[in-house]
Amino acid sequence: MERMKELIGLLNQASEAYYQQDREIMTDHQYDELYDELVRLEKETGVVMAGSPTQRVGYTVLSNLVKIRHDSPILSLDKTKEPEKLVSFLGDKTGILSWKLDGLTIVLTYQDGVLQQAVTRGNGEVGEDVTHNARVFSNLPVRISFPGELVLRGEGVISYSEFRRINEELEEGEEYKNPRNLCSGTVRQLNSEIAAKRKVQFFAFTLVSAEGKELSDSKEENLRWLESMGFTAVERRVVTGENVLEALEYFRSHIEQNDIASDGLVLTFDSVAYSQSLGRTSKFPKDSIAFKWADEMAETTLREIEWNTSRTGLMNPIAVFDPVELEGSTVSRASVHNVSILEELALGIGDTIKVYKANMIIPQIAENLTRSATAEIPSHCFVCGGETEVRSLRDGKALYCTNPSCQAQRLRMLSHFVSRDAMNLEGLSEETLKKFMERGFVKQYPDLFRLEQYQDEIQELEGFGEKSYNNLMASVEKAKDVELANFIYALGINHVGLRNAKLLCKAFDNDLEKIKAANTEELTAVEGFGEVIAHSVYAYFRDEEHLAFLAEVLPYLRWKEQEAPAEASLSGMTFVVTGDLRHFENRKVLTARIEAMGGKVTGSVTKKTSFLINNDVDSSSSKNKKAKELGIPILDEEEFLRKFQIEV
Ligand SMILES: NC(=O)c1ccc[n+]([C@@H]2O[C@H](COP(=O)([O-])OP(=O)(O)OC[C@H]3O[C@@H](n4cnc5c(N)ncnc54)[C@H](O)[C@@H]3O)[C@@H](O)[C@H]2O)c1
Ligand SMILES: [Zn+2]
Repeated sequence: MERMKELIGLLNQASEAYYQQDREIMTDHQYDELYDELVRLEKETGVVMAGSPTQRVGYTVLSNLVKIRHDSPILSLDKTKEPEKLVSFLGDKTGILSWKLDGLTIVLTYQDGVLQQAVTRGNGEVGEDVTHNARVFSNLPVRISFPGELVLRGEGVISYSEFRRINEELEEGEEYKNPRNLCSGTVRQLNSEIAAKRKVQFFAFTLVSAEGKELSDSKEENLRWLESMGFTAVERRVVTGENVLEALEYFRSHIEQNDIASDGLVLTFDSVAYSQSLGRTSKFPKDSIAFKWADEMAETTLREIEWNTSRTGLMNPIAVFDPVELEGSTVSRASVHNVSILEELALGIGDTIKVYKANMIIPQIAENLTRSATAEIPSHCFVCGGETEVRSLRDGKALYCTNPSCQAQRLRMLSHFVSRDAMNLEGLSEETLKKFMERGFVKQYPDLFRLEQYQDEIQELEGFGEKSYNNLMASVEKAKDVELANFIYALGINHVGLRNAKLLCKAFDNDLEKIKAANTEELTAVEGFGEVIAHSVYAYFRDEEHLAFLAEVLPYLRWKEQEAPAEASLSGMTFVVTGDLRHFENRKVLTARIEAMGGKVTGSVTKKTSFLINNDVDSSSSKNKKAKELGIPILDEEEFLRKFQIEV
């Protein structure tokens, strides 16, 4: 009983934050575990306390928005993590399997072809009037052809990409943790200006009623009818017991590409009449069930806590751990969000932690099994070395760099990146970069290639008009054609000036992938490199932040061939040499010459061979035969010397 009371207290506190204040004081995973524990105890004891969250939906709404009572309550959904449960749930019936959208549930009423009212779910019985905000949803039809009263339910959502864009523009501490949070915080605003600026989308999942129209008994057909009138309905599959698991796999494999946040799937019977005949429990309708992904957990060791200083000076802790496989990909980092969560988890380097991907996407620490609590809060910022300070924010304690010129370091980095011997991006003076950084247009290298999203804002900047904007875009375009050596220099790797960058490129065939993959031994072997430089290059390409922005920048770039000095004119070509030589002392000497000019020499003729050098062009040697078969040109020594203007 004690534990039950404790759980009810904890869960209600979490729900209040979650539903009323758009905040989260625990992860969904933690919430669901505590909730399941409470359900178990209630079953075991046969006692259900007043105020138990198992007995009601959501949380009482408290806001300045107008309250509206729903005609029929909007319930929660019973949940399962067992794929087999979906098969048995369906039996021999047909169902619809769709994304369980993770946003804000809204009921829309249209009358005379126009949107008349939009109400949130609230506590299921009473919701809030958000009509003013729904009018600016990006994909809702403003006018529909159906004249009678039309009622439909769906989810208001903000996409991941829009979520990232909006967060970047928010002030310190005001950022939202996830798209659900953001959507709820946006749609529940009194003033619709904010919703108008943020792209909120609405996905319909239930047609409730359409005055005077004979509705189909098939929910799928009703959704199609809504689509034909201009509504967007949730992505779904019509399923039977036979293929529901296949459909489940389809959704599982598409989560990562889906820009809309989901927290599972929903399975419902297709027949309206059958659904209605089933009725409901106090909390759940019996015609539907939610499928939650079983969070795949992995145990690993915490190796490091990185503190990344953001534009605002906020330092975000990121846990770095031994790589583990989760839901088909390798994971080695997870955000810890803030100092409070770091302390709650009692983290320390070397601790054994359990990690999972929330909603199959975002890596998170579920639990710390060893709880050493030895992680230190850094006293200095890693960007500028300035002193740090812990401040209290809405979501808990957060660490800040107190140095107001912290971002000066980043500014220097970006200035170097665009400089002449680097990316040679003209028209971006330090002054301009600074303005761009202050306004959040540019944080990291990749942002320089997507400035066009701020076209309007940039043109409005003092001293910037349409013309300078166009010039800037032209320079950005030009800068995308770059030699690998200049790009490597631009990265600002310690000890790697332009000269060393060129040596690197030469040693690794101008191939960035090879440079990235090189170990310290191979790097130390580069002409002119010592251990210090080798280690610096090695470490640079092992840093996940670096790899992340490299992956973002590279698609923008087009490698320019190195403007080859005359003696490197064989670069990219592969030769095979056979038979006796007349002009060169022996094959070894010729090989060395070809390699000195940037070419490669191999032992056997393959598709990749560019030329076979053989003085006896007509011989029936196996190399000759092979070259003829593959259509590879055979040159004698003289032809070779003439063709490449080589003097012995
Ligand atoms: N982190 C926290 O502190 C905290 C607190 C409270 C609740 N929660 C989370 O919220 C969950 C409980 O949420 P709930 O009871 O609000 O809702 P639920 O998870 O029971 O979901 C039911 C709702 O999903 C919506 N929905 C979305 N897509 C749908 C679709 N395709 N078809 C039909 N319906 C669809 C419907 O509006 C329905 O009302 C918990 O499992 C927990 O994960 C977290
Ligand atoms: Zn700093």
